[in-house]
Amino acid sequence: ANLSETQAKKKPAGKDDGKLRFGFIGTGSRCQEHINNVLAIEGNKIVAICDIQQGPLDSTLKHIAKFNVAAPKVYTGSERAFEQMLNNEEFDCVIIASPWEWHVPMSVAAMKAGVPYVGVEVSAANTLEECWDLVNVSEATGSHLNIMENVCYRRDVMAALNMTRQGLFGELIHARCGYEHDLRNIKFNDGKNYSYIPGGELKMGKEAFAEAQWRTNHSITRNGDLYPTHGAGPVANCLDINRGNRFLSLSAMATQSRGLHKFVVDNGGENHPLAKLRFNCGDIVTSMIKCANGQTVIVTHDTNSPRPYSLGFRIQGTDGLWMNDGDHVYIEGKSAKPHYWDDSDEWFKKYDHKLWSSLEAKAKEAGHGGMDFIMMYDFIDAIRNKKPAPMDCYDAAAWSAISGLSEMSVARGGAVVDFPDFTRGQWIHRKPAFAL
Ligand SMILES: NC(=O)c1ccc[n+]([C@@H]2O[C@H](COP(=O)([O-])OP(=O)(O)OC[C@H]3O[C@@H](n4cnc5c(N)ncnc54)[C@H](O)[C@@H]3O)[C@@H](O)[C@H]2O)c1
Repeated sequence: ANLSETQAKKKPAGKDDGKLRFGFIGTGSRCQEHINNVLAIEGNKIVAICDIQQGPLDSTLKHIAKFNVAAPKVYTGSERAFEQMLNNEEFDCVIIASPWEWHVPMSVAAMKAGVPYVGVEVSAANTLEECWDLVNVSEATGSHLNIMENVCYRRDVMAALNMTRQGLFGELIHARCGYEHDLRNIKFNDGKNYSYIPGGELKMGKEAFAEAQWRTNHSITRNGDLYPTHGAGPVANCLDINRGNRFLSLSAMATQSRGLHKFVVDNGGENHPLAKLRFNCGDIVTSMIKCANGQTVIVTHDTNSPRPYSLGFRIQGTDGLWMNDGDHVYIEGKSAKPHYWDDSDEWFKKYDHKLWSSLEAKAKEAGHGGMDFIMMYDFIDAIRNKKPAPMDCYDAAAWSAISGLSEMSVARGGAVVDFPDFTRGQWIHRKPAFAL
């Protein structure tokens, strides 16, 4: 059945009041942030939500009630309850904020059920097969798949994109990025609190709470860059990946795995049951990517060691560069003094992206630095005006593929692996479109 036939078979979602109808699958803390922004923007309503655990459902219902809007229908009871929700209800958009292993099955089911816009949290996919599933199903159904990569909307990142597009850095030659975030106290907790409280019980898996239930397990079974898109998305936008340029090949290496075991022993003692676990994922995984237009990109994954947070951006061209760590910008001939850094703030104020200068007040109200609001605003603008998703299935696939490819390369000692061309040659003709 084609898209309109599938939609026509469905029960209508109540009186048509002109509001966009949203559904949510996975109702943890990330979902609640999305709900804040969906309801902060006029003209939206939440039709249904789905989760397998009563705790997150109750807390999300309570959260929605604070906005004085009708309570959504709740789907629960099995791991596949989302299929019932997708078959019974009519949506303009479904947002998926579930554990990584569920992103693709849920996105595929939503697209096949005829949902015209599907937003999926990051990383969108774990394996190359899953990346292809997103592309193939989006192409076959005509549903727009939007990867919800909020860092693409960070204010400094958007200013740097603006500077790139205006040619301040010259021709880009190199970029760096990553996810350098000490997550040890998120990967373990006491089953009640989101973060580990020193001296408290140390749990992971079913007995733990929120991300510790599922995220930690990926570090046991896999060895690669588990979470590449916060870095790769913004860099890909600067490099016009899938739109005149593409990722060609990748080589990755991983360090030994120490941080998670040490955290268990430091907090639970050598005899703690979790101290017997063997973690497979290297503490620091470094991938180098070669682009069709010549550039190299270094992507770092570093989440098991003590360190302050950074996404480590560096966007470098023939005329200058932005370096996120230290908040540095240097542009030859334009910076205050040759060979000395300028403060990036001075440049970013001048090259502030128009989405930020026009939405600043509303974004600030919404909290979380505002980038989540700007992302939702841009996505909803696309849905309302029936435009392509701001970050589409090809973006989702190319950015997320770093996970699967880095695993393959690490397993082969850094061997170079080919990057699939998820656009099947269309990258040559496709034009940049993100946040123009
Ligand atoms: N972009 C960002 O800045 C950002 C920040 C946090 C989390 N995330 C991403 O968002 C996603 C969710 O993260 P979170 O922190 O909310 O995690 P969480 O563990 O708090 O929430 C996930 C929810 O999904 C539910 N779930 C699991 N299996 C399900 C199934 N089969 N059907 C329905 N529901 C199911 C769980 O019960 C849980 O309530 C992850 O992919 C994470 O990486 C992104």
